[in-house]
Amino acid sequence: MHDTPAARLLAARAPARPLSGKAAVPGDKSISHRALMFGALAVGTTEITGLLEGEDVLRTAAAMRALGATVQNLGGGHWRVAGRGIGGLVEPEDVLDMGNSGTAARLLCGLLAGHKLFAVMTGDASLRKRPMKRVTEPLSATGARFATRAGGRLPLAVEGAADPLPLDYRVPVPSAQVKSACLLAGLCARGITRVVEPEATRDHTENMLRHFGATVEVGIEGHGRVIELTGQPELVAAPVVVPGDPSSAAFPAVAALLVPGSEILLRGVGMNPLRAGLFATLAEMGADITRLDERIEGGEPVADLRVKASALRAVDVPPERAPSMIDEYPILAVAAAAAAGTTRMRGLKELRVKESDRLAATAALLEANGIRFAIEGDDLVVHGAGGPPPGGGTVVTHMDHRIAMSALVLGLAAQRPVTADDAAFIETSFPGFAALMNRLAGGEALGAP
Ligand SMILES: O=C(O)C1=C[C@@H](OP(=O)(O)O)[C@@H](O)[C@H](O)C1
Ligand SMILES: C=C(OP(=O)(O)O)C(=O)O
Repeated sequence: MHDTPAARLLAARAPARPLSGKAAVPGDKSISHRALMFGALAVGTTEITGLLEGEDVLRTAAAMRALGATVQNLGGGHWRVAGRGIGGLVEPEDVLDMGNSGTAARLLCGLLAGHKLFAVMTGDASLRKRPMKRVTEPLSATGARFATRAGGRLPLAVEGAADPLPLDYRVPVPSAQVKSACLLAGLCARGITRVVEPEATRDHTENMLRHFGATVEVGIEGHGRVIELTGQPELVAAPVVVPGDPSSAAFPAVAALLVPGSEILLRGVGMNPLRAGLFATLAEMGADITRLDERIEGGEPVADLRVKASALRAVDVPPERAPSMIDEYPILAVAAAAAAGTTRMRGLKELRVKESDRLAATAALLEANGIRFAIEGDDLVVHGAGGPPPGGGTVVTHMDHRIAMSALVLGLAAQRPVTADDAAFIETSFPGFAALMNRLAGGEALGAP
């Protein structure tokens, strides 16, 4: 249990030459979790290609096995899942350990709520701090019973509903995880499950529901969506092609923007508009990023991104853009640190409940590296250097992969090397990150301090 990887110090320094070359980033994490879950709920055999083989997704694979699905790793990102049909999951014999993954834990709560079984779920020290009430509370209206540690934290126990009721729920925070948990429970319920989100969040669950044969109606309501799912469909196995993760592509992309003379090509990056907020923001900052060969793959828009080093200028990022780039603020803060002028990122409240308090962790990253900033309410304000930021700091990553990768990208662009106190958690979302960055840098830019 909690086999937390040993902490690993990793440092980055400005590479001897510009970043260049072509690379594919790992598969999309959100889509990978969902592909395994839908595969387990479908009748038949689902073939998945391009699955992210990061720690978070491997936890979902293990949980689906524990719930009775047959999950095979055929190598090279090709996985096969033989599903059990909706309502067909079996009681797990042991505790489900979701590691570092909020998505795995929260979506699984939805699945478990709709199945008549008993299960206990836990996670690592980071996940055990994160709020689960945001899912256990709405899911309790299905008839499922949850018991959690104080403050609605993991570990939790759930007794799923024998005959789950459909939910009619207005999600109070912009969260694709809460929306998805409600929809997954709705698969097992009779009648229409209705979820209203005041701000549109990533729609991979809705897309995949349709792809596997469920009936989903989506209406627009202001900035938000009204989603209606017809319960107890027969989900039929369907192949899933997982695109490259835009949230992972963000790191080499910002590195190439900031290291003078760089030009790289990132192949097959998912460009779902509800995920691409960072790229819209970087364009406003003057980034030279071109979308090449735009296409649809596996039902998701995909493009190759050509990224050239650019002199960035500060930007004001509106709060309504936050859901489409929620995981990208730490790396945007790094870009802002090198931009000319003062960047304001508005409405970042949800960053406080990620793998770390990402608002505080990003502020500490800036502080340790001589970058001027302020936190004003839920806004982060970064005073850019208009060139290479000072650097020279050691960043405390707090078990947060995105803080670690942001620190290392800063090191590639800064005047002095930057160290991440623990790069082990990068494995949750971006296996091979250091090797890929070193290949683009043409040498040991990332290595032991
Ligand atoms: O649904 C998903 O796959 C995700 C939703 C987001 O979380 P919230 O729903 O908590 O905003 C995001 O931060 C996370 O990395 C993945
Ligand atoms: C917030 C993230 O993931 P999760 O919520 O699944 O832990 C992330 O990957 O940045």
